[in-house]
This record gives sequence, C-alpha cells and structure tokens, in this order.
Amino acid sequence: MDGGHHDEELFPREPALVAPGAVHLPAHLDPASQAELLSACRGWALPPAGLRTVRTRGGVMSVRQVGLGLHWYPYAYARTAVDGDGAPVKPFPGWLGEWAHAAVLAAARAAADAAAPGPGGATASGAYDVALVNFYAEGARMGMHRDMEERSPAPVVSFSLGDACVFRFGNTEGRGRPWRDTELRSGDAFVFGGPARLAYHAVPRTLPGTGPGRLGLRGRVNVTVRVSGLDLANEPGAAPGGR
Ligand SMILES: O=C(O)CCC(=O)C(=O)O
Ligand SMILES: [Fe+2]
Repeated sequence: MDGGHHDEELFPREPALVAPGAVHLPAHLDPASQAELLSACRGWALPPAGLRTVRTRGGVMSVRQVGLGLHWYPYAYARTAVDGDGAPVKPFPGWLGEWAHAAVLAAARAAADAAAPGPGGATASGAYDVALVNFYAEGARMGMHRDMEERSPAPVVSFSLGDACVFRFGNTEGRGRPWRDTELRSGDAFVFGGPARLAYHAVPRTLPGTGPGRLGLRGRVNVTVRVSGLDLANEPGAAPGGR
C-alpha cells in the first residue's frame, strides 16, 4: 500500500509539502488497496447508520457522509447517528488506523527529507479511532472549514478514491487567501498536522470522469482518519465544537 510509484504515471508525482505540517503523498495507496478501501466504504455506506445527507449552519451539504468510530455531525461527535437514523455508529476498523499511521510516517519522512516542518503528533497506530467517509457525486463540493471537533492534535489523514478533485489548503487565520490548490487523485493521501492541523481547507470541485476505470466508481470518495481525543462513554450527547 505504501506505493510511491504509480503504474499509470509516465512521470511519477513526488511527495509535496503544501504548507508547514501539510504533506501530499501522491499514489500512496496501490490499486489493490484502493479497491479494498472502496469495497469497505460500500459496506459502511449501507444502513443502519449509513450514508446520509448533512445539514449544516450553511445549508445542506452536497457531499454525503458516514462516520466510523464516532458519528460526526454539525458540530460535534456522538455515538449514534443523531442527525440520521439514530442507529449506533459503525466501529472504526483497526487496519484503517494502521493505514493512517503509515501515511503519517511517510509524510514525516518526506518533510524530514526536505528539512521542513512535518505533521507532528507522532501517534501510535492504535490511537486513530474515528473516520469520516465523504461521497462526492458529480457537482458535489465542500466549502472552506476546519476540522475542529477533535480534542487531539494528532494529524488528520485523508485518502482519496475515484475522480480527482481540487483540494484547497489554506491557513489557520481565516477562509481567505493565501491558499494552495492541489489535485488529489485516486490513491493519494494527504496528511495535515502540527502547524497545519487547524488550517482551513475545501474541495471546490471534483473532476468528473477522471477516476481509474478499474475501480468502477462514479464520483469521488474521500476518507479522513482522525484521533478524536474523546471518550464519549461518559459524554452520551456530544462534545461541542466550533466549526
Ligand atoms: O474530501 C476531502 O478531500 C476533504 C474532506 C474534509 O475536509 C473533511 O472530511 O473534513
Ligand atoms: Fe476537513
């Protein structure tokens, strides 16, 4: 899974430091791992506590979501799909935590090679405990936001499948510039932690029809893996956040 080379790329894309603490890892997941993750996503999308439409302060999100480990909703985490069918959230699989951990190590290596600040938060693989699975049909997008509801500084790890997208990575001050746009393709990982952990980011658009045909996916799937830092056993409702 820790590929580094992409069968289909004539010129392999290299890891890129997008901002201090933010690292793009092109073709991090090999084709077999992408198929495995997509197949898991298809299972997670099913009810109960499956894929749902999310209502935020800003309106209805065009991206449909499902949570693992804990259920994220605007703007907190809960143990059940409180803004969906109310069912208990699906468990977070340990292997996904290992994948996230491996991506953090690869990102740290890339940053060290460039003598640049890494994503920080050297985190044990077992610490990753929640994930958000996002499904982007054609035309779906995600506005500028921060991932704020976690209570851990550990890096967020994102894995992309299917159609490519424009991923906009901004700053911690506000939704405006400066930002940098990166194309995320199927199999790419993106890690942000350290000074970038609370940076604003967005997906202004996907690039329909650009996914690898072998996956058999129309649209784009993104999985972000996080350390919640929460123990909801004693907090049945939610942990208030500020997104
Ligand atoms: O789809 C993406 O690449 C980003 C998703 C994201 O920012 C999130 O789930 O908070
Ligand atoms: Fe996010």
